Amino acid sequence: MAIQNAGISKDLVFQAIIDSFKKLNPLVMIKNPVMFVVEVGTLITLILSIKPDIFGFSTVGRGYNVAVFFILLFTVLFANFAEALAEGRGKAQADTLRKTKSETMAKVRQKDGSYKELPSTSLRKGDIVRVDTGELIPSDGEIIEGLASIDESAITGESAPVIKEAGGDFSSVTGGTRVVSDYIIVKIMTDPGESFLDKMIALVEGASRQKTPNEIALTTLLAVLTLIFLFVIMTLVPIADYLKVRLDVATLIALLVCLIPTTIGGLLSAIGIAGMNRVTQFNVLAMSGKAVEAAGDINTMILDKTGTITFGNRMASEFVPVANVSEQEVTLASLKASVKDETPEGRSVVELARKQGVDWDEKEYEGAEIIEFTAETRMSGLNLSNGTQIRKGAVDAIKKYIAAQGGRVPVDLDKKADEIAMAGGTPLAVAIDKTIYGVIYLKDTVKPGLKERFAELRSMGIKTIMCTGDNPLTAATIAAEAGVDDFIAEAKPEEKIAAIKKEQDEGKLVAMTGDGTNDAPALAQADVGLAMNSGTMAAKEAANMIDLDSDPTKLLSVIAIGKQLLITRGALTTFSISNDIAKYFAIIPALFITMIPQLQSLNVMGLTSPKSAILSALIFNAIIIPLLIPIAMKGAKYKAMNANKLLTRNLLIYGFGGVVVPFIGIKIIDMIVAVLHLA
Ligand SMILES: Nc1ncnc2c1ncn2[C@@H]1O[C@H](COP(=O)(O)OP(=O)(O)OP(=O)(O)O)[C@@H](O)[C@H]1O
Ligand SMILES: [K+]
Ligand SMILES: [Mg+2]
Repeated sequence: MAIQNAGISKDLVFQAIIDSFKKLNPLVMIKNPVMFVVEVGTLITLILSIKPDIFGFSTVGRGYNVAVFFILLFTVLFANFAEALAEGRGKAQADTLRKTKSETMAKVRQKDGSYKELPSTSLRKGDIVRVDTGELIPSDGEIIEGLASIDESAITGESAPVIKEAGGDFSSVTGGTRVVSDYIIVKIMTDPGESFLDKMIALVEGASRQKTPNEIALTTLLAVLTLIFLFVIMTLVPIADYLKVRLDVATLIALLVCLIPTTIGGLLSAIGIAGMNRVTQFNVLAMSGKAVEAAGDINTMILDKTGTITFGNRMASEFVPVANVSEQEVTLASLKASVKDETPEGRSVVELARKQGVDWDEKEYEGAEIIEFTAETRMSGLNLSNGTQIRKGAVDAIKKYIAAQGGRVPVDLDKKADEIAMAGGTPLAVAIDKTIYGVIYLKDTVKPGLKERFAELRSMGIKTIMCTGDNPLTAATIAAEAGVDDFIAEAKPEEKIAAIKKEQDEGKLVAMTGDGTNDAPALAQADVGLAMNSGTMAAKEAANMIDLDSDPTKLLSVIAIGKQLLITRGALTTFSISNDIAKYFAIIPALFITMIPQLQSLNVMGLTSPKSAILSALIFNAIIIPLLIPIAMKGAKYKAMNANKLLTRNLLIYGFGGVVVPFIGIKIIDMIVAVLHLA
């Protein structure tokens, strides 16, 4: 894989330590309100360490202030470290990609038709370049002429070359990949800095990472909690005064920091970044964290057939005549309908016909009007200069066309077409003027291993629907073979969108996977749009995720990561808040016990001294952050199970654990502090 799991190396840790200090910049810290408050507290205790009585007479002395200062500083640094470590992994991946993006030269077509060598950085949208065997493709584009095998390992990590050709759904090429045989003429589709590789680098580097709506909501909630606790702490001052308990500023700050949700505040962005990293490690590029989170809640998955469920290299395998047409005649008619069809299907027809010894004199189609295939008409062909109209296309489309011409449909057409469709193939009817000659059998293969994975989706409560432009019989056969729950046939692009909207209107979150230009609008409409890397530029532009391995079931992994991301965030928030409650019970009795002996009943922990209680709680509060980094990075344990069960389970583990763990932790730290006579 190109985007390797960079792991956690020594260099990475070292760099993250340096970055933790750089992130102390208050302008950076302010984005995380909880940790910003801790940083302000750190500064105040620094001042107190230098001048202990700056806020009036101090009972605690310099040593205590210095201790609080250092613990607070480490609290902030630990939080920064978590984020820096998560970011660092992405940076390491980006560096690997940058090596791929070496300076290349491009042969750019000039106005006079000649080619001139120019640096690839000067390429603009619309430029035409020629790429020969052994050369790197200088930027992203569509092949407009030729066919070549291309080594895409720099991007996908897959070493077997792929065939790319003009026309159809396999015409897009990516900058940084290499032509290994033949040559191609490519129309550049992106301006500098906007290429796939540029985007990929920005993505894994986290440069374009934006907080998701979920994250923003949680950050706001944490900020509000912080404000509330700030208020609570301030009200302690008059209470303490009344009780004649002297509360030093350092103690108040320590108490505040213990109570505000620093654990989740410190780990929140690391959780998000790590989630995105995990997606990338599955060779999926996610354009937004929002899409990954949405994947965690998907109810319905819509897939297109050709190129997504099947490999999509539909090849003509047989010419089947109808009525009293001979095999020779149908073959010639098919060839005539395809000589100018630049789609892979069209070219495979020409190839097969010629292999069977049938050819057509080029003079006969000089000056003909080319009728290109569209997903709307589902037909293609030629209008010859002598008025002859040649067509091939989806059987129902040709039948309608013939009826409009006043022709008759041969009685055995449906039977012949259905035989092909029931075998999972795509039948294309061929007609010249008013006569239907027969059907072309286009063969395609279902990608292996889909059935098991769709079953897995079903067990998670996710419905799979195949949505295809192909006829109902072929669709039914392929749907059964792949094991999807439902299918929609003869779907034009707008019907693919309608299918998604219908589910969305029922309040469902919809994922769509597709590869073709006819899938692009639907990919954009879906909550999660996953494009196959083998697909067209249009599809990849419209999607918010791209699977570099072109495996439609990869969505399963993304769904798991999305769910895990949401669960991890929820679990650590629960842990963080219940933790803070435990700390409250450790500190408050210790503070007031001398004045209110009745508090003894609350003093379940029996800590050595008030000072030791506060320092121990504060130390625990700091070290819990690095201790939880592994969970933040790897994600909380996730098993495919009912959402409610999962919630109950996590509340038990993280809520209960969050209360118990600090009691034990603080007690142990207090014992160590006492033994070392630190307080
Ligand atoms: N080159 C072509 N010339 C004529 N007809 C074609 C050609 N290619 C495909 N067709 C017909 O048009 C139909 C619709 O094609 P379209 O690309 O919209 O969908 P599809 O590729 O079959 O399915 P999916 O939407 O699952 O990818 C095909 O099922 C086929 O019958
Ligand atoms: K805290
Ligand atoms: Mg398709």
